[in-house]
Amino acid sequence: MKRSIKAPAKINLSLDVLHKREDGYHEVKMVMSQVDLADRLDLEIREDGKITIELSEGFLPVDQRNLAYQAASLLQYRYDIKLGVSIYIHKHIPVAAGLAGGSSDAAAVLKGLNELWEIGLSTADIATLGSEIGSDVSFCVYGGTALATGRGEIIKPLPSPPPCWVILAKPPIGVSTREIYQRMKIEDPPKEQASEKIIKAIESNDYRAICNNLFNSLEQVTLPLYPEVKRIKERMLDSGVDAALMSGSGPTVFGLVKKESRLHRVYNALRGFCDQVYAVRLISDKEA
Ligand SMILES: C[C@](O)(CO)[C@H](O)COP(=O)(O)OP(=O)(O)OC[C@H]1O[C@@H](n2ccc(N)nc2=O)[C@H](O)[C@@H]1O
Ligand SMILES: Nc1ncnc2c1ncn2[C@@H]1O[C@H](COP(=O)(O)OP(=O)(O)OP(=O)(O)O)[C@@H](O)[C@H]1O
Repeated sequence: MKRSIKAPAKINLSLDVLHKREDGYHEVKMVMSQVDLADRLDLEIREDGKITIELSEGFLPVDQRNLAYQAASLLQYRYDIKLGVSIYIHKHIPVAAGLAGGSSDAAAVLKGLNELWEIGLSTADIATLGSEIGSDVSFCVYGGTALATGRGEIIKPLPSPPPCWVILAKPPIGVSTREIYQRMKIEDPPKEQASEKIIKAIESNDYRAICNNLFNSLEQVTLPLYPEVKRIKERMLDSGVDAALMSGSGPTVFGLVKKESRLHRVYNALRGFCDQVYAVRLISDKEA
């Protein structure tokens, strides 16, 4: 039996880092939305109990270090499954980019195998299991748009933001999420939370207010450390996007654009500056 499943990338419309916890993680509050740039995973049941991974491209590990492998292995172990799976990953999301590509692959494997191996878990069960693999996996299990709290694993689904274009630009560097969090200095007292404003803007379907309130605490670490990220953000703002922000721990910067007529100008301005540029849409249940 086979299953083909999409694993979309995410962007952070807000990312408030609240404080550092006893367990070393940071307490966060963030609004995330999926975009229609996605990996595709083909899953096929194996009778021999093995887990194998093949990749369309790139230099990712295909063993226990791959988050898709970890997802299959965790399900197998936790539910005493004797079946195996062959996983083929068509990789389209840039790696270590702040777009949760690996987390989304893991979420897709958990959801796909829950069906193929007939385990019968609810979405909430799958998300809880996913949080053992990484903080972003729970959000990727729910998908759409959501508020994430705790270390990122407590998910409250939100309505879709108003539809718009999203320009993604990734400089040719990878960023370590762990390093960025380690270098984070927490302001005392914390700033007013951007996430609350973004939630309000989404709930009132106010595109302008979303643009005005985009905020990511981790920019204060990544931008000075990697000036190329700062330059891309400046370039994006100059090119005429409605608003721009770094996603996650970076280095990808995204810009929101409402008017399709402006999209080509923005895209071309960035293509002359950086190789990896994508024009995608927010995954939205609202009409364009
Ligand atoms: C930057 C974001 O992508 C924003 O969505 C997430 O907060 C990070 O999610 P992720 O990549 O799934 O993160 P994990 O794989 O769980 O953690 C990687 C490392 O980042 C740090 N980390 C992560 C999440 C968090 N709330 N606090 C942290 O301090 C920890 O040092 C951890 O060892
Ligand atoms: N299937 C996978 N796809 C991408 N990266 C993977 C995968 N499996 C393991 N990894 C490893 O995970 C690390 C982070 O990759 P990923 O692309 O998910 O980063 P990210 O976009 O910064 O994620 P996040 O936004 O959740 O921090 C990389 O170092 C990569 O080697």
